[in-house]
Amino acid sequence: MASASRLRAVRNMHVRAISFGTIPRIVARAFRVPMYGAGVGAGALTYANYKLEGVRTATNDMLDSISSTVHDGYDQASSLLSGVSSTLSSAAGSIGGELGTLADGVKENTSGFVNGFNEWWGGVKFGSGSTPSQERSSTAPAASIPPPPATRPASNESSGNQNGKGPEDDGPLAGGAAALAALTSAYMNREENKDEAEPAQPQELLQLTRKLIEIRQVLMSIDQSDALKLPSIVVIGSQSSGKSSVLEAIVGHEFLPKGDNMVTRRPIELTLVHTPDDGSGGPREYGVFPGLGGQKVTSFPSIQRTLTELNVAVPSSIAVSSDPIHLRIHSPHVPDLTLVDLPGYIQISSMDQPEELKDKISSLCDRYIQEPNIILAVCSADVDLANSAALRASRRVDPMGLRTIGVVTKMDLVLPELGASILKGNRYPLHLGYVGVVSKAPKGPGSDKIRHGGEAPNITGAIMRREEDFFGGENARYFYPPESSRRGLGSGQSLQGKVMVGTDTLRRRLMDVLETSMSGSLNGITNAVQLEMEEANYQFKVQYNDRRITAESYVAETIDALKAKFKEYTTQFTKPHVRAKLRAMLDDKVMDILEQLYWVDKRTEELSKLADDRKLKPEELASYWRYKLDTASSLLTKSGVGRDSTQLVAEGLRSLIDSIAMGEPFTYHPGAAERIVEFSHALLRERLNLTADQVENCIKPYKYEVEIEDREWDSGRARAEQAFDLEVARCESKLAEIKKKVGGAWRMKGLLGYVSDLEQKETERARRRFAAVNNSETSDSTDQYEPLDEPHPDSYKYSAAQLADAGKIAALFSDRLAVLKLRQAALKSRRCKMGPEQKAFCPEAFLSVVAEKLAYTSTMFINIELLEQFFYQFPREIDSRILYNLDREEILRFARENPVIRKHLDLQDRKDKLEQVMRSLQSLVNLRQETEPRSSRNQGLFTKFF
Ligand SMILES: Nc1nc2c(ncn2[C@@H]2O[C@H](COP(=O)(O)OP(=O)(O)OP(=O)(O)O)[C@@H](O)[C@H]2O)c(=O)[nH]1
Repeated sequence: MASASRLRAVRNMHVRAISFGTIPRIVARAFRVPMYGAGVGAGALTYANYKLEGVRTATNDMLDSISSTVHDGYDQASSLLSGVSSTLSSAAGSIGGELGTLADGVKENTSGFVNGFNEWWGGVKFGSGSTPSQERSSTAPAASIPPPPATRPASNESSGNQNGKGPEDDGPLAGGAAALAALTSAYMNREENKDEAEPAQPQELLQLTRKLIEIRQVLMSIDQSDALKLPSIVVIGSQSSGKSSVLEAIVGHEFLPKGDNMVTRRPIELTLVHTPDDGSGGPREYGVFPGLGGQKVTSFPSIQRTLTELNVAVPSSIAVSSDPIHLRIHSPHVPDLTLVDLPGYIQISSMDQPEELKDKISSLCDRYIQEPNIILAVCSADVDLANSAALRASRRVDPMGLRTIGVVTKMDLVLPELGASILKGNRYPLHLGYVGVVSKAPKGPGSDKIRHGGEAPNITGAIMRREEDFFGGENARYFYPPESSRRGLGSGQSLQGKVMVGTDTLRRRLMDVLETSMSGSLNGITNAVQLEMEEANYQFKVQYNDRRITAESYVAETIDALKAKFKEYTTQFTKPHVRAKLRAMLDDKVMDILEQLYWVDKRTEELSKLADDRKLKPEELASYWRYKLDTASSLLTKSGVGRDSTQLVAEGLRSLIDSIAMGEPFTYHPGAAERIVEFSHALLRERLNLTADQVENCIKPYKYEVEIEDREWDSGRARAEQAFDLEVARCESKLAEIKKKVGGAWRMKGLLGYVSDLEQKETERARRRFAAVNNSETSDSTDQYEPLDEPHPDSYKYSAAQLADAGKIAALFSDRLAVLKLRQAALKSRRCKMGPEQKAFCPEAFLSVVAEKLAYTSTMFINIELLEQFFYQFPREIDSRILYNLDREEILRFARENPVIRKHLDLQDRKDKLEQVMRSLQSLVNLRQETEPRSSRNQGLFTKFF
C-alpha cells in the first residue's frame, strides 16, 4: 500500500489544478443705485437716515477731498498731516458756502438735498475720488455712539450749537455741522426705537463687498494663488487681548471657542453674509460650515461647540495648525465681511506646549497678514502699545500702517483720558486709525438661557449700551470733542485728533475699509482672472478638445463598461465550455480511480491477458473484475459530483468577477470593487447549495445503472485512449528528466538496480525483524544482521538518501509507464472495440463514458440553476446596488477617485468658475464705469485716507 500512496503522489504531480485558466485577469453691488440718487419713500425716518448718510458722506468726503488736495501738494503722508492746517482752513472757507447750501437743502426736502448735494458734488475738487461707496466715509463716531447729553443737540437745537450761535454765526461749515447734528438726533431717535439687537445697517451699503466676497469664495475654491486673492480682514493680537470678544461683538453672538488652554489652534476663516429677513419664517441667523457638509446650524452655542471641537482636535503636540476652519454666518444683523481669527501671540510656551509654539503662531499670523489683507491689530488698552505683538507684526509687513486698523479693547479698564490719548494714535500712527471698544460680552439672563440649551440672544444691543455708558456721560468730553474742537478741525487741528469709539463704529469702519480695498483690487483681480481663464480655456482645448464630462456621465459609462465586460466574459460560460471544464475535472477523477483500483493492482496484467482471450465471454470473467468495475463506477458517481461541479463553475464565476473588480477602472474605486465582489459572492452563495442539490438529484440514476449505447462507448473509448496517451507522455517525459539528471541511460539503469537491491534488502530486514520478534532466543538478532548498504557508483556525487529518493521516483515512473502501456494496448484491443458489454475488460472506456454522462447532465442543470440566474441578476444588482444607490455626493466622490477623471473635472470646474467669476467681475467693472466720474476710477484703497 505504501507503494500505492507513493504512486498517488506521483500521479498528483501530474494532476493539473482544474481552473478556468482562460478567465482574464482583469476579470456680488448690483451696484446699488448710488445712494445719493436712491429712491426715498420709506418715510421720514428712513429719509432722515439717508440724509444723514449723505451729509455725513459729504462732510467726510469734503475732508477727504481737502486732504487729497493737500496730498497733491505734499508727497509724504506725514507732511500732509502736519501741514494740513493752513490748507484746510482755506479749503474749508472755499467750500463752506456750498456745504451750508447743502445743509439747508437737507432741511428742506429730498430733492433739495439731492440738488444741494449735487451742487456740492460739482463744486468740490475730487482729487482722490473713487467708487460711490469709496466717497462715503464711515469715520463719523457720532453716527454710531450717540453724543453725550451735554453735547447731544436736541432736535429743537438743531439750528444752534454749543455756543448758542446759529450756524450762520460760525460760518457755513458750522451750519453744515448743525444740520448734521439735527439729523444725527433724528437718526439716533430712530435708532433708539429700533430693535436693540439690530445695529444701524445701511442696506444700500456693501453690495460691491458682497459680490466680491462671493467672488472671493469662488476663487478660493479653485485656487490659492496670490494673484487670485481678494482681501480679507485678519485679526491678530496677543492672547487674551480680546480678539474673540471683538469678533463676537461684531457678529452679535458668542460663538468662538473659549477656554484657558489655547483653544484657538486653527485659523477661523469667517465670512459674514448680511441676509435680510425674507419673512419666510426660516432661520434669521445661522452658521454654515462648508467643510462639514454645509448644513445650517441655527444655534450659536452649537457653532461654538463645533468650533471648539475642531480646534481641540489639533493634538497638543502640534498645538497650532495652519489648516483653516471655514465658517459662514448669515444674519440680518451682520455686515458683509470676511474676517480671519487667528491664534493669539504668546510670550512663552507652557509646559505642555511645544517650545517652538511662539514661532509657529508668529509665522502662521505672518502668512495671513500679507497683502492684500487688512490687518486688525487688537491691543488691550491696559497694556502699553509698545508691547503690542500685533502692532509689531503689522509694522513688519505694513511699516506705513496703510492697511492696519488698530482696535483698542478693554477701554473700560483704563482712565478715559488715557484711553482717548491711545486712540489718537500719536505714538504709533496708523492711517486707518484706532477704534476703542468695550466689547466684553455681557453676562445676564441670556447666559443662563444658553447654559440651559436655549437660544442665545443677540448681544449687540447690550454691548452698545455698555459702550454708550462708558464713552458717554462724564467721559464724553474725552471721546467727543466739543463742537468748537470739531470746528477746530477746520482751524488747523490734526485729523489725528479725531477718535473713533464703539463696536458699531468699528463695524462700519471695517465695512468701509474692506469695500474700498476690494474695490481697489477690482481691476487687478479682473486682469488676473482674465489671464487664468484664458490659460484654463487653452488647456481644456489642448488636453480634452473641449470635451465636457460630468461625474454622472462617468459613473454611467463605468457601469456600462462593467456590464459589457461581464457580458463578454460570460462567453466562457457557454454550455460546451462548462461541459469541457467539468469533463476535465471528472477525467481527473477517473484517473485517480483507475490508479487506486487498477494500476497498483498486480493482477491488472492478468486482466490485460484475459482481454486477449477471444473465447472468454464477458459473463465468464471472474467476478473479481466485475466487482472492481462496480466499485470504480460507484467511486465516480458517488464522489459528490453535484457539489464539486457546481463549486467549480461558481469558482469560475467568482474569479471572473474578481478579475473585473480588480481591473481598471476599479483599481481607482476600491469601495465599489468591494461592493461588487461582496454582492456577487453573496449571489453565488445563495445559488450554490440549491444548484448542487439539483445536480446531485439528476445524476442519481447513474449511481445505480448506466446504460451505454455503442456510439457512446466508441467515443468514451477514444477519449480514454487520448487520456492514456497523455498520461504515458507525461511519464516518459518525467523519466527522461530523471535520466538526464542522473547522467544517461546506463546510469539510470544502475540507479534502478540499486533501488531494487535496496528494496530487496529492506524486505529482508523486515523479514528478519519479524522472525526475531517471534523468536525470543534471538532477541538481540536485530543487531546481528549485517549492514546491507553498499556504496553506489554515484554515491560520491549524491548522498545515499538523495540517490534513494531519485531512484525510487524513477522506479515508480517506470512501473507506472509499464502498466499504462499495458492498458493502452488493451484499450486498442479488438475486445474493447466490441462494445459496452466488454466494460469489465475495459474499465477505462466505461468510466470515460460515465464521466461524459455526468458532465453533460451537470452542465445542463448548472446552466439553468446557476448561470442563467446569475447572468440575469448580476447586471440588475449593479444598477440597484451601485448606480441607483449613489447620491450626488457619492457620485462626485466616485468620479474623483479616478485621477484621470479628477484632473479633467478639476480643469473643467476651474474653467467654468473662472468664466463665472469673469462675468461677475466684468459686470462690476462695467457698472462702476457707468456710475463713476471718469477721474475717480481706478483708485486704490488708501487714496481716500490721505
Ligand atoms: N473688561 C473688559 N474685558 C474684556 C473686554 N474684551 C474682552 N475682555 C475679556 O478679556 C478676556 C479675553 O478676551 P477674549 O476675547 O477671549 O480674548 P482673545 O484675544 O480672543 O483670547 P485668545 O483667543 O485666548 O487669544 C475675556 O475674559 C474677556 O471677557 C473689554 O472690552 N473689557
